[in-house]
Amino acid sequence: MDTCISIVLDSNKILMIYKKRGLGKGLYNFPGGKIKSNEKGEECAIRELKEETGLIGEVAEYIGKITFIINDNRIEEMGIYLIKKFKGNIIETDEAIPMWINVNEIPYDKMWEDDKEWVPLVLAGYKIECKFYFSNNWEKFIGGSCKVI
Ligand SMILES: Nc1nc2c([nH]c(=O)n2[C@H]2C[C@H](O)[C@@H](COP(=O)(O)OP(=O)(O)OP(=O)(O)O)O2)c(=O)[nH]1
Repeated sequence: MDTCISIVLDSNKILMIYKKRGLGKGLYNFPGGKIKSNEKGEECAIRELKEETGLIGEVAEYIGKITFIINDNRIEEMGIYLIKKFKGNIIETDEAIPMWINVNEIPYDKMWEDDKEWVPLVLAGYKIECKFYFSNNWEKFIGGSCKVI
């Protein structure tokens, strides 16, 4: 696994970030980032959550993965982790503006294009494995699919 993403739920709200810099700048996403060497995906999910939003996650559960194929030759695997227990309050950082969004109001038109394919499955409680294709170094979304595991 190369990157992690944290799906943080608090009843009907989901934690999102507006990314101020780095990959996905200007898009809304969920907290996440690169998994460090010697780090487990679950640990990455909790560390990135703290770094990008200030929240302290208590338990992160693996709920699936996405394989991105970029430019037909680079593969990046992103583990998806569900966090329902956490402490603290959200705070803006240099990297991101965190916000709680109603699950019915997720701004899919301002997010990575693949997200509308897989986020609803996760919100419905499924564990998933997806494969998505991008070209132009992440600029163009080609397509892909998910299976429930
Ligand atoms: N929702 C969603 N997230 C994605 C997609 N592609 C993709 O890399 N991500 C996630 C994985 C990571 O959590 C995050 C990129 O994190 P990153 O850490 O590499 O980006 P960065 O440039 O901010 O790097 P860093 O300075 O934090 O290390 O975006 C996508 O298509 N959809």
